[in-house]
Amino acid sequence: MENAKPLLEVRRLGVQYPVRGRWPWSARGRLRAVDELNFNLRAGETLGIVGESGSGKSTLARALVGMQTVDAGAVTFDGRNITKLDKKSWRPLRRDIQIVFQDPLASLNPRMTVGRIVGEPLKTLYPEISTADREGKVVAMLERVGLSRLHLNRYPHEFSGGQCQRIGIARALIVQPKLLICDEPVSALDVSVQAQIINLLKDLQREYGLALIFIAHDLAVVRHISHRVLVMYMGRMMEQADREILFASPSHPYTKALLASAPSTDLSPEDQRDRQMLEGEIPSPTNPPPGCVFATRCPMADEHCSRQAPHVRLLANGTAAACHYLGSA
Ligand SMILES: Nc1ncnc2c1ncn2[C@@H]1O[C@H](COP(=O)(O)OP(=O)(O)OP(=O)(O)O)[C@@H](O)[C@H]1O
Repeated sequence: MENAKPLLEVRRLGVQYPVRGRWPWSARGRLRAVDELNFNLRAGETLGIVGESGSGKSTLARALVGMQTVDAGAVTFDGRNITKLDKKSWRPLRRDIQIVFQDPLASLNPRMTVGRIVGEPLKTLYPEISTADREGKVVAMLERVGLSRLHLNRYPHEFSGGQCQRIGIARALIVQPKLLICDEPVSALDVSVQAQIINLLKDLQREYGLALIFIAHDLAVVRHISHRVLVMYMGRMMEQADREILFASPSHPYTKALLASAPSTDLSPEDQRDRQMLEGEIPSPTNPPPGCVFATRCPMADEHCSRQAPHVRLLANGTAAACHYLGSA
């Protein structure tokens, strides 16, 4: 896996929203929801994406599946530039890139039976498959996610949240995509159900060799499923590291504070002692700080940080981090 060419390459990605309205607004009336973001993803790999609310995680997810216009940078999938495709060109790509959303019930059409919901992507994207074969595949997929043919003719409202998310996963995976993007797939579910869905996703990933982007604000969940983790703040990448390294010895002051603020993560004894909780408010995204975007809340920040945005640097342990006070490898 180490030497394989990335399935997904994201380079200097930028997504902006127009901001209408009142003072204060940024110079061009644009909110930079995702800014200068870089990462790679390989087949079979899971990249967890974490960050506080408003850090740009969902915007990134939507941009990667063509639901949000990209303003800058490039997205390459399987060697093909997919940055600015129109709707029609996106269609065949839906065989390869699928998304699962946060609210399981809301993301399923209430007027369709489960059989139709799960079969629909196959019908649209693989019209050559016969009705009988399609039905067979739908039943097999339902069984794979822990449901059965007895559920085929039922409607979404007849299911629990966890079951609805299983249906959402079945609908996404029935076309056998290469990349699955999960945007907060378990945050609406009870904790016990969360674990079942996470384990299901891990099993399916192994089975199908899926690349997974897993977005969540719950660090314990991300820790459980990810190989690598990307930490975002105000649209920017703060740190990107292997899962073990990130949770055992985070580098960026933002990551340290994020971990220290999370009740469910177990830090090393030294890090427990130095616990530096996240304090202060996130600055207005329409009027971000001029230098490092984290400077206004960072315990290490000085004048330089407030003036100049740091570049992302590669550290000796392989972590990439954007902080003036973290050295190069
Ligand atoms: N349609 C939109 N129009 C204008 N601004 C938006 C829009 N959608 C999101 N934003 C803003 O873009 C920024 C990033 O939002 P986004 O939802 O991507 O963050 P997030 O990390 O997914 O947050 P959450 O965890 O709360 O879902 C936020 O400042 C948000 O207010």
